[in-house]
Amino acid sequence: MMAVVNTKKPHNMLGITESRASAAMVLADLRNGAMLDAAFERYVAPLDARDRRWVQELLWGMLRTRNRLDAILAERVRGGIAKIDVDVADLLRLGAYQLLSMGSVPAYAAIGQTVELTKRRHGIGASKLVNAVLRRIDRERETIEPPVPGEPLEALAQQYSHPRWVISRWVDRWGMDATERLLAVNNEPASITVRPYGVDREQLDGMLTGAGVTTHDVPLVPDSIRLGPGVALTELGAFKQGAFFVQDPAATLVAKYAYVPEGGVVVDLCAAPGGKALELSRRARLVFAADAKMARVERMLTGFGRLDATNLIPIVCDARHPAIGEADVVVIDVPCTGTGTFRRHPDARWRLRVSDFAVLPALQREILLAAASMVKAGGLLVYSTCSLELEENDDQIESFLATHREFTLEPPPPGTVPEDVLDNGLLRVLPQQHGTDGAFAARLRRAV
Ligand SMILES: C[S@@+](CC[C@H](N)C(=O)[O-])C[C@H]1O[C@@H](n2cnc3c(N)ncnc32)[C@H](O)[C@@H]1O
Repeated sequence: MMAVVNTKKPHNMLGITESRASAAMVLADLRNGAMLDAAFERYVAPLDARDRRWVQELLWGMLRTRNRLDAILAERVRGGIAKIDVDVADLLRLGAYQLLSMGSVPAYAAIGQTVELTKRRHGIGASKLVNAVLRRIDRERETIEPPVPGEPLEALAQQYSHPRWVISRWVDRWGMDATERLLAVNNEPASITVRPYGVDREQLDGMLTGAGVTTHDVPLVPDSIRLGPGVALTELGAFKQGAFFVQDPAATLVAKYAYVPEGGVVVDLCAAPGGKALELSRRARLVFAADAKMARVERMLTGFGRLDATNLIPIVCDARHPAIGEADVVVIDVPCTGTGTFRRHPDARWRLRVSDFAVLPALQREILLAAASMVKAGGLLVYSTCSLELEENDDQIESFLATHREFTLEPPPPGTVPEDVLDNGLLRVLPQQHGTDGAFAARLRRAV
């Protein structure tokens, strides 16, 4: 049966929920360049756990289906969605997503609250437009599917809500089928995988299942544990006791692939929020965990404190000019486009610009050259990204090795990581193949 809109309810009786108001503020911050996680923390963290989950479902879901929503809205906004104020367009997307994809939200609330929110942010004129468009969507929900574009890449862009130009790059590289698998994986909710710390895997599994958490094996990283859905992580006793930290298998594989010498001293020049540094600290005697951003170093310090980790030293330092002497092992998990982590960060696909494929590789190269100059004779340099793009991965390593003959690619001993994630000595983890985040790494040895 179709949902009925309660048109009798006077608008001034309808208080706008804080959840919806904060979702709108998060989107305004995203348009100004903020990251989704940071904006979410700013506006949504003060809400209670249930509301936080609700706003997360709304924002993550809307961003993962934005192109489809826009196609639906385009047919119902006179003059097209590009013609209206960008904030009003986002409010329409939020309202449409609630109406079409959030079964728990009654239509009258999705419409009435979005209209009120629009009135508050933009006045009565804009709110009338939003009211008319959302009511029409509600009336036409049975026949709402927008026509599929004839051009194949446009069709994928609409179906999976990714920018067409990004899809086009991936199709050139992997073909249609693998690209479609990647697009589908990017729209699946990412599961949470944890790493035991100070306890072994079985002990942690016992603590988690004892607290009612469903746990699963992680085939690529057998000493990790994947958690079932809906876990309030920070409420768990095992979290408060510092018995685990969260890390996707792809990131763990980078640290395992690095295979730092037992008892060695490691400098991790792009360390925050610190997951890989922690993983490296299992084999290393000491890890200097450096990052250029003070706020991120502080966050890393808090994380290490919760775990009571004692062999890591957080420092603030710019990797382009590291004020640290020579080291046996230097790890650089450089800033990148993060195209391997789109399922975790549904805002990232919309933030990506063609120019990023010039700007970020230039920064990565600068960091790579500075890091290389720190590596002692016979030492190791480990370069990694969470990007899938050649410009940030293979191209960087090829051009570096061509000009630095003293370095050679040296994969870790056989069995350190599954064969399946090795590609001619490089580490390559692909979401469409491995079902995890994407990652790339190169382990380079400096001649004695
Ligand atoms: C991909 S993240 C690192 C993730 C981290 N290795 C982990 O596993 O948790 C890249 C980091 O590089 C830092 N960064 C960016 N530019 C930098 C620079 N010039 N020097 C040092 N760190 C930098 C960013 O602040 C960010 O924390």
